[in-house]
Amino acid sequence: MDSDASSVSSNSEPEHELSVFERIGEHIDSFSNSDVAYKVQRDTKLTRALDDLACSPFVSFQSPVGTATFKLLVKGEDAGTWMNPDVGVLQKHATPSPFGRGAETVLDPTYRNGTELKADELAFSFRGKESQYEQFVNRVEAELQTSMFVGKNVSLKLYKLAIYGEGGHFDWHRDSTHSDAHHGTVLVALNTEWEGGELMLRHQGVETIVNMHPTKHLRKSGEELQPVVVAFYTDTEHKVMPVTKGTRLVLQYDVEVVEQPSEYGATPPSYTPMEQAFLRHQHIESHINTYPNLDQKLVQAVVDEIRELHNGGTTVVAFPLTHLYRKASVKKKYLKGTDSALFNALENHFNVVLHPVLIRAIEDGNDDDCLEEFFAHKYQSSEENEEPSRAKRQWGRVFENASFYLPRVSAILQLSLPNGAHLGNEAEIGGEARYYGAGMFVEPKSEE
Ligand SMILES: O=C(O)CCC(=O)C(=O)O
Ligand SMILES: [Fe+2]
Repeated sequence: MDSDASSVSSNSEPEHELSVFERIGEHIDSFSNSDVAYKVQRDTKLTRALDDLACSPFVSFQSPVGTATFKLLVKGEDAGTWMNPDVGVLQKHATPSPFGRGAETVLDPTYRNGTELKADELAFSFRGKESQYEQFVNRVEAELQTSMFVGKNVSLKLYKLAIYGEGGHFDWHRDSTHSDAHHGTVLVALNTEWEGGELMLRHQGVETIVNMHPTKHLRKSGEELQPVVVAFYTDTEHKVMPVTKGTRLVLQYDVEVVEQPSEYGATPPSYTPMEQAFLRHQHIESHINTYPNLDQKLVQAVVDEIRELHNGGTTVVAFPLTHLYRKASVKKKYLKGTDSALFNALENHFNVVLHPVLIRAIEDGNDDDCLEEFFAHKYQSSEENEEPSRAKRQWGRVFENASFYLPRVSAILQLSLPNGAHLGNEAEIGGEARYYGAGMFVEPKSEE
């Protein structure tokens, strides 16, 4: 058994995956095939090829549009500008920020200490051209469509303004999603003086610190302060370190995936948008590996390995998606980053079906000599429109000609991290916003 199996828990007394399963299991409605599982394979050629595709889940860039003229109004009251905000006025109207813990929306300053203004309490009016704010939004959307959301059409929606005074912070969490189409968060810090309050992002065990202080930008009209735009997928764990001095003001936007632009037609081409992304991204700073991996050799390695497994008798080759999704968002049109790129590539060669999945660990043996075996189960789908699978049952419990290939780094295991249960802003109302792991189930094309 691969020793990485234990790395899903970071307690000093590691929590066993089985209890994790039971804890997650409490919230699960049902399995469609609870008695039939996929054997989990680890440390194989395919899992290594999938690991090679890993990339980081965020972009950060300087605002491409001047924002110096953007005014801030809170409940109709003048609160300065983006680059010179009136902290006192904003604080006067703000209310404490809650967050989701399990099924509850709670206030707990030891986990999150900050206040906020909701989008409907804010307005931006402009001294200059009215359209400049629209231009800012459009340009940020355009950047995202060539980086994190290649081949998709996205729309930015203001969600709130977060205010962190001295001692303000927010511990590790994933942002709660506000619709099935909501797949990213954009943050823009206004120009105040603050120290500490670093934004930390964690993906596949790697933590990154992002500097959100507005930076100087040289324009024709002279030097101008510009905000930094930070975007990440909603399922990316992140944290705001304690502010040690001053006040940190951050605008938060939801990124929604909307209908495809008509020029792409029904199905966007698999690779062209990514090549465009690569060209367009030459000018963006701090973006190394920030978009789906562009190396077609690595994608081809995955294709070749799947074909080899099919030829060897594994009719259904399954593996986890890199990202977590709402159950209703486990759909081609909502796939994020690497998941989207890989799906498009595999679809050219195979039949590919998506499905929410849960990994279960079964302990075998006593405490000193404990062996674990992993199994993957499909959750009941929100839409039972799956193509029929050719997987055959073995002893009625495990598919004999199907396997689930679990890479070393995989969000599906992160679900069991102790912090995984915390969501930004509010709990999952009715459970529909809960994050699920999911898998791609790849079979040879029917005519082959
Ligand atoms: O203020 C920030 O940088 C991020 C805040 C955050 O993560 C949240 O409110 O969900
Ligand atoms: Fe957040």
